[in-house]
Amino acid sequence: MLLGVIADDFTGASDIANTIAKGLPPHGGLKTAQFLGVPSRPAPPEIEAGVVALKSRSIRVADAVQQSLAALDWLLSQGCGQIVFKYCSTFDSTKEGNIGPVGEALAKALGARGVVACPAFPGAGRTVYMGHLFVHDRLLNESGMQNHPLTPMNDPDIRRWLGYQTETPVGLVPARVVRQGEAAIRDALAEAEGTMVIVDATSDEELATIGAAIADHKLVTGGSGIAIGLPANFIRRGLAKGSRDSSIGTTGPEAILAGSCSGATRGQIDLHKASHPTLPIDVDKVMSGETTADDIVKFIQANHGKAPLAYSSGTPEDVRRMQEKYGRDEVAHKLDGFFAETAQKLVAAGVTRLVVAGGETSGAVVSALDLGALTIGQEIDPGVPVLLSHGDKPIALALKSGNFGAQDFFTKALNRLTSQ
Ligand SMILES: Nc1ncnc2c1ncn2[C@@H]1O[C@H](COP(=O)(O)OP(=O)(O)OP(=O)(O)O)[C@@H](O)[C@H]1O
Ligand SMILES: O=C(O)[C@@H](O)C(=O)CO
Repeated sequence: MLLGVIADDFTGASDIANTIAKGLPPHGGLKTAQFLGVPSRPAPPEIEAGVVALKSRSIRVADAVQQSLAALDWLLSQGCGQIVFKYCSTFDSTKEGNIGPVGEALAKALGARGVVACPAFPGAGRTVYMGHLFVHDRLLNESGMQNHPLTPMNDPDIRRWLGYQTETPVGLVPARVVRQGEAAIRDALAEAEGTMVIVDATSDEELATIGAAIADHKLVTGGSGIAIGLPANFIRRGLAKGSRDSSIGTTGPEAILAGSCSGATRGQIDLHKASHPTLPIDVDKVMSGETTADDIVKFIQANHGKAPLAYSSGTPEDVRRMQEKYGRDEVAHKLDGFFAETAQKLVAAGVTRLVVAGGETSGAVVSALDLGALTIGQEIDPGVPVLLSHGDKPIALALKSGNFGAQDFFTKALNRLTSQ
């Protein structure tokens, strides 16, 4: 493998796997696989880029650092010469971490400094200007992310926010320098003080230029957008051939599970509800044990062929109420376990096409399914590809980040998961 990625959640992993597999014209992307956790075996020899999906975004700092370093060791042992640390395009983190401590630990292990930190993903409306993060036309702290259940984002100045998390000062390469081109970016990064450097980016073109400027950087960090220009570096140098299998999928019973409480997911649920069977999951009843995974499986089985959706997703007020009543981590832990058990039972009952909304929720589901490496197929909506497991009974998956996807995402995803 040439390019290795350490992703701090599972939907984020498929987001960046999609970007790397797609690449940019005329070069295209790299042959990419997504691994669920740190693999215990070598990667298949034809794989050019490997994405290790961790669930390290909202865990203790020390655990996130330790898991990320283990992923780094495996990727280096597979021959990767460049490593990307992928975090959320909305910079999901607390004042303690985990972006800063993981970024600095990886940099130390690789002997890297002047490391790019750029969460921009213009295709999904995330841009960085003067070190401030925008979601479409709103600053991060007015975008809805201030209500996130686990990592409420109340400061749009990500240079300052990252500074709370790091031991060394955080630099900035402003838009003015980025627009001067490759050489100016390279020089600014080389001269930057400290380990991590926020780099402004407001378009895919700028990200492609930044990608070319950091071709020789051992460590890169950011959202999926920071990888836009990376495949071309390997293909241009004759190190990779590229290609993406755009026709993968499978047939069979389907299910949609949503644990994301984002505005985008709630809008998608509302549209889906209008013409499909949907089951709201009562969080109180999950906490008390009155609602079980079997209840969800029964509902899904009774509605096969009709795109059934079960969701816990609630409004910010609903989430606040549950967190005040039971504690934030208790609710998250219980719901993660509930979705994981539901998914296991669904697959055991024959489900082969599964759509999951929410990064934490997807992480819980996919870890429980123990699927091994996943092949990356066509893009469903920006940042969300078709994923296919290997083996006798392949499972096709769409793992949707909370804020991603068009309103009709759920039906579109089930159609794309179907083999052509
Ligand atoms: N009704 C609810 N009340 C309280 N917490 C909830 C409720 N429904 C889901 N949750 C919790 O909210 C969190 C949602 O996180 P998740 O990462 O799945 O979605 P997201 O944050 O929208 O997606 P992403 O991380 O991809 O942006 C999970 O920890 C889940 O357990
Ligand atoms: O970068 C993003 O926004 C997503 O890939 C993600 O990580 C959300 O969980």
